[in-house]
Amino acid sequence: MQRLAVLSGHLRPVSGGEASALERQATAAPSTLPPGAKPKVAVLGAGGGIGQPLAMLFKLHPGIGELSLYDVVGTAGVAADISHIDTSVKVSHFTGPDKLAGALYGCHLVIIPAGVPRKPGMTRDDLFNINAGIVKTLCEGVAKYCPDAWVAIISNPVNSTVPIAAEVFKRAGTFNQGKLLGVTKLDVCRANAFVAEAIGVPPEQMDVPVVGGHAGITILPLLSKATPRVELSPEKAQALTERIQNAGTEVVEAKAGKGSATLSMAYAAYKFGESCLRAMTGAEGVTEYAYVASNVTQLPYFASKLRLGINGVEEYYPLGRLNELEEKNLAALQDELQKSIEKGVEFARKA
Ligand SMILES: NC(=O)C1=CN([C@@H]2O[C@H](COP(=O)(O)OP(=O)(O)OC[C@H]3O[C@@H](n4cnc5c(N)ncnc54)[C@H](O)[C@@H]3O)[C@@H](O)[C@H]2O)C=CC1
Ligand SMILES: O=C([O-])CC(=O)C(=O)O
Repeated sequence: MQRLAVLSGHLRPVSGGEASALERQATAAPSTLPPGAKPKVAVLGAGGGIGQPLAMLFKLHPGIGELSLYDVVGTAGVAADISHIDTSVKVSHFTGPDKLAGALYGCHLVIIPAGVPRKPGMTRDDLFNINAGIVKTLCEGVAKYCPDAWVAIISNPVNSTVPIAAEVFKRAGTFNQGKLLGVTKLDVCRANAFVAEAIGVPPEQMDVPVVGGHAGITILPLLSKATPRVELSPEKAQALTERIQNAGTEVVEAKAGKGSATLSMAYAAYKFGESCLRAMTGAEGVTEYAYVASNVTQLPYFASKLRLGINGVEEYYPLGRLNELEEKNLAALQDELQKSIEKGVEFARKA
């Protein structure tokens, strides 16, 4: 088919212009993977601090068929650059809203780091006014052009942008609870790194559950459930918890006005994307932490341990028994997380 030949069959980066005739007629392509086929992955916000290194990491992934780079600026340069890496992943690039259809057509996994990052003194919620609209518009495109795709949202405030995406998909009739995932993997990476450092084990061996949300006190590491087992006084556990909760701010302050975590976030998004790709191509026993629509607590969205399968989340693990400190911190996050969820839902319903 001509459309597929151009959008998916090229051997070099195609420009949005080349695809534009097709985009005018683009409708949703079936995004169920035939056995043995390699997924198409889109990065929306590919010109940015996270998008660029994430695009490079995906270009190295042998399981990806096509990598579609979308942004409102700068995708041609990123695509030209990474397309010189001698791996088989095809790279295509699309710039500007009228090219969104081409970027999304036939995608199996859409990762969204589009939007503005924090500067020192800001909270993630301070990004809401700009990023809420960006995520909403991009998800409207997903609903139209690749409604079956898995969608991983990085753009902050994640506690609100995931509910916004869900409302967009519900309105479009394409909502699939198991395929909409807020990326909280960086919190898990940080918890592993900090706890490993504190107890003197290699970070690669550390496994610290982090649940809740992705902002300040809503980030809840469950240190009592770490493996290997960690013996910490309540004071030390609280100090480590606070470091994990404030880790994003630590980077924002160190970058002193030049943005927030980009390289560690690209790594975390790559590892998370890798898990999604493994699960959607049939691997069993894939587990990840992500912020999703959930019944694990009374909050309608919550990050927790999930088992991923071919159709998205297949199992939501219960939190299990928490210690006194974790119970206290879980109680403390409820109000803020609930308000952030409501803010997102209200925005999407009004807009
Ligand atoms: N979930 C998490 O753990 C983390 C989330 N973040 C969030 O990720 C987002 C991106 O951060 P950075 O890459 O550092 O920012 P950045 O400013 O370097 O890049 C953002 C990119 O988004 C693009 N963009 C803006 N509007 C767009 C639109 N309508 N459509 C497509 N692309 C658009 C920009 O042109 C830019 O290239 C921020 O909201 C940040 O807070 C950052 C780190 C960790
Ligand atoms: O702190 C920020 O603004 C970016 C972010 O979400 C993180 O690094 O965890």
